[in-house]
Amino acid sequence: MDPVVRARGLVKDYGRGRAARRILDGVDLDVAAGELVAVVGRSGCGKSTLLHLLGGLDTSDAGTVEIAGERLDGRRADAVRRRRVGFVFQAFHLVPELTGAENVLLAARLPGARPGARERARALVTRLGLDEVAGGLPHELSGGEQQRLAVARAVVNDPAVLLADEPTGNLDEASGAVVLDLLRELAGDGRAVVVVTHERTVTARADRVVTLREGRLAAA
Ligand SMILES: Nc1ncnc2c1ncn2[C@@H]1O[C@H](COP(=O)(O)OP(=O)(O)OP(=O)(O)O)[C@@H](O)[C@H]1O
Repeated sequence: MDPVVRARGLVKDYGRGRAARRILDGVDLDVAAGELVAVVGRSGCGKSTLLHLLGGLDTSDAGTVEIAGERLDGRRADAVRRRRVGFVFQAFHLVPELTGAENVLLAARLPGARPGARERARALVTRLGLDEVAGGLPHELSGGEQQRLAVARAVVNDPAVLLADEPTGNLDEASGAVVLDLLRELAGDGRAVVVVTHERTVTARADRVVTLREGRLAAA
């Protein structure tokens, strides 16, 4: 089966001239539907940079990313990203003025939202056990509740790919386990899930662990 995420020869440089640093130096990665891949590596090695390239939040200096067979560059990049990719960040990034439920619904209102997104948003809030708290503002919710809402928001449009950057990094063990269960479940639904992490509890539950070292990926 063709991979959902297919990255080839990704190169990323930061800075110019003498200050230029090559962070990614030819990264290849395939992630299949249903697979949860953990990306590890020392601090500053470029894990977040890689995740941003895989999700089209940043552009590479060379190489290509395909999501479900569509190139993630050029004119259609935004449309492909909105339709195909969900993102979860360590710091949740919920909109502080909106309630939890409104944050999840927000993604259902953006241009390119998939049919049924509103219903999916409501169903996700219930499935995640958040009905009681979803009326609160983010600052009134626990970290674990906020992150579950952030994951719900990321999958409201039923993306083929879910990218998570240290999603359990700000959570205690119990809340982290709930979020990890959720990511596993979402991979089980046939998504490709890529998680950047430092945590053994996460790598232990990944289907595959890859290490980023000196700008390249290797099997851990
Ligand atoms: N916009 C930018 N401009 C210049 N340098 C950057 C930029 N973003 C990241 N870097 C540098 O690129 C390197 C890789 O950063 P990145 O955030 O991808 O690493 P990371 O592996 O995710 O780190 P950590 O595990 O600490 O979060 C770091 O040295 C960082 O300082």
